[in-house]
Amino acid sequence: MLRVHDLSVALPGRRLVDGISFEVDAGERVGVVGSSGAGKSQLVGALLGLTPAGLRVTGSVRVEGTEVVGAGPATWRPLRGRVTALVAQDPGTALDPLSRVGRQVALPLRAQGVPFGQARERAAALLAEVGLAGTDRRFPSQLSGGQRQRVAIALALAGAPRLLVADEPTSALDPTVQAGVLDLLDRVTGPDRAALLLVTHDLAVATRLCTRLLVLAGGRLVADGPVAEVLTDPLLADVVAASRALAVTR
Ligand SMILES: Nc1ncnc2c1ncn2[C@@H]1O[C@H](COP(=O)(O)OP(=O)(O)OP(=O)(O)O)[C@@H](O)[C@H]1O
Repeated sequence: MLRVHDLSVALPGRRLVDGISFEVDAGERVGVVGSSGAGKSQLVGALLGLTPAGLRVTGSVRVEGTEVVGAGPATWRPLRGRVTALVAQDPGTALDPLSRVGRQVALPLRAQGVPFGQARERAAALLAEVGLAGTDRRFPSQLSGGQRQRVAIALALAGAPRLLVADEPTSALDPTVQAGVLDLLDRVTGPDRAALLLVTHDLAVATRLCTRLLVLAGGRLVADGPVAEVLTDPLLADVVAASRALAVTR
């Protein structure tokens, strides 16, 4: 469902992502790991058409067959939310502080033409699915950080996307609520559900949810394989150790 070929993201004179190629199948759960500055966030930005101005993206990214490198809003409109959806590190970036969460989760459904009443019912059901039954009339400020991340996941799921991209979805959360959010991602992704591309500096998180790991170092893809193989590859010991060390210091 996702085909990435020779993808680069560059500043004049410097490549932040350097010639990366990989594929993600429907329902597959793939972790993207690597130390700080390895290029993980830039990779996600390029996959989702969110690269900041001033950086140049080259190569190819096909989302269910549609080329999105260089694509404009008309190409992204039918894809964003319905085929791809992003769960960011900080749920604050996804949520409007001035709008009740039920209304926010209903909005993408309304945008797809779902009638008001049905959209609100579906939003309430989505909130229940993420463990927040009965919270639809609350504002984000009336929820905890973990609950806000659950709302952000409900929002991402509203369009029934086939690829969920999660960029450090638990690293802004208290360790006590991280496990619950990971359980939730475990429930809503996988075979017969959405595929998951999970960016994390935390190998324990990646190995818990993913069957395959992509390892980035210096903007390059240095490994792509089943979790057990990648973690035991002696040639990757340094990058894996760097990722582990980072997880401990954060
Ligand atoms: N907008 C930008 N302009 C210029 N350089 C950037 C920009 N964003 C990131 N970089 C640089 O690109 C490289 C890759 O950054 P990126 O944020 O993708 O790393 P990362 O693997 O996500 O790191 P972290 O785990 O710390 O978030 C880094 O050297 C970073 O300094």
